[in-house]
Amino acid sequence: MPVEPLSQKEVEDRLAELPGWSLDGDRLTRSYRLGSHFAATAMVVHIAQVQEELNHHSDLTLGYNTVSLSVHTHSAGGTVTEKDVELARRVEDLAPGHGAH
Ligand SMILES: C[C@H](O)[C@H](O)[C@H]1CNC2=NC(N)=NC(=O)C2=N1
Repeated sequence: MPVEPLSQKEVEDRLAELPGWSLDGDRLTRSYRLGSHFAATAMVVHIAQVQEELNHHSDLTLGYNTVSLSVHTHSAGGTVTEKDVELARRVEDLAPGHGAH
């Protein structure tokens, strides 16, 4: 998986296919709302499993019934790369199973 920084256009193109995700500074970000604190906590654990599998980690924030992610690629100088996009896609895939939106 290339760890070259994506161009502004490339980031915009990928965000077009990642509903709810946005670029905040140099990070991809998304917040999810869930039905309870336990549901949000369970989603955090699931995301952590995926992040370990990918060896790619976001800043994860657990709220009362929210899960927020903020991610960029440290080894690419804190820029957005395909690794960040892959993580975002994987989280989008698992979110519905947690009732997250
Ligand atoms: C040694 C380990 O493979 C690296 O530190 C991994 C871990 N998780 C990571 N996560 C993110 N977001 N960026 C990285 O460059 C990164 N590198």
